[in-house]
Amino acid sequence: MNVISTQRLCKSYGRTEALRDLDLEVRPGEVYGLLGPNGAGKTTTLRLLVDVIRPTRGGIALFGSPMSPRLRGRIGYLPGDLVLYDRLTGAEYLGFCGALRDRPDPGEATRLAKRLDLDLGRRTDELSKGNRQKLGIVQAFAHRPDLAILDEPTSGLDPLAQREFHTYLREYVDDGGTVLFSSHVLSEVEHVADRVGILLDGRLVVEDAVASLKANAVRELTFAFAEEVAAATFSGVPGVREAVQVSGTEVRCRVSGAVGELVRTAARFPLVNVTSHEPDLEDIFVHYTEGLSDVR
Ligand SMILES: Nc1ncnc2c1ncn2[C@@H]1O[C@H](COP(=O)(O)OP(=O)(O)OP(=O)(O)O)[C@@H](O)[C@H]1O
Repeated sequence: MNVISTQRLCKSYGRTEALRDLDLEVRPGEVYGLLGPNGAGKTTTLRLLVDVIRPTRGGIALFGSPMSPRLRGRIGYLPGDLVLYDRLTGAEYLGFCGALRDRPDPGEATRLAKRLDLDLGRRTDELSKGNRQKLGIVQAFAHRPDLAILDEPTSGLDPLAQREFHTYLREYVDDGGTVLFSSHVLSEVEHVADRVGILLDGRLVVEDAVASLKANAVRELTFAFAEEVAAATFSGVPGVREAVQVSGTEVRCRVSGAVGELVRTAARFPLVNVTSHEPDLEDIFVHYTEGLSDVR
């Protein structure tokens, strides 16, 4: 049974179709990264799943059932627009959240706060943006949920805190948890997600394992030669989508999939240097959206 399953989920705000026919399945024990540019529908999806907003059409099942008060207790949620009570300290805020959930044991929260180097004794209005975010993360995991739904969880975190949080996520799923999180930073998703879905204009345009998503993405290779080589030499090479003459002796190629043929072709000339630009999220968007104009 899937932990999350949606059927043709739609959400409109007036004339804006924020989410269109989303069929999303998140399996037990996986970390699923929901990617997309600003306005793609990520926050809308997560808010629908935790029942903060209601769908225009379509269905949602969590652990095989529709949302209920009992189910709510099994879910941890980090909203994108976290609101804290400014007069409370971190510990008081977590105590308040724990009381709402009828889970007074602060053990997990204290341990996670320590790992993230968050001082729970400080009032929340004194906390920096990153430390407020850490408190939001701690709040989401404090009651040891079976499913964590996290909206841009590492936004504002420094690299050390990010790394610690990613390690924590892996331990959490190894322990039986399941995670759905949104992001628009591919490097983050690469580190932690097992599978990725890309939302564009409210549609899930691609869903794949991270490794295959990257392997199929468009990357850029720039070749510097000792003599003049025409970009046209590379135009017909398998995998090459575009070859651009940077200068007489330099050619930049955009290539998808395996780069072997391209490198072999370049090596027939007096090659001085090769630089490779690893695909980032934008490249992957380009790759998957080329020819998808009908869905945009
Ligand atoms: N309360 C609302 N009222 C009207 N339109 C909304 C509302 N919330 C979201 N939208 C619209 O729905 C679309 C999807 O927004 P959403 O916040 O889900 O995107 P997102 O992928 O989370 O973007 P971001 O990365 O910027 O947070 C956008 O066009 C947005 O303007």
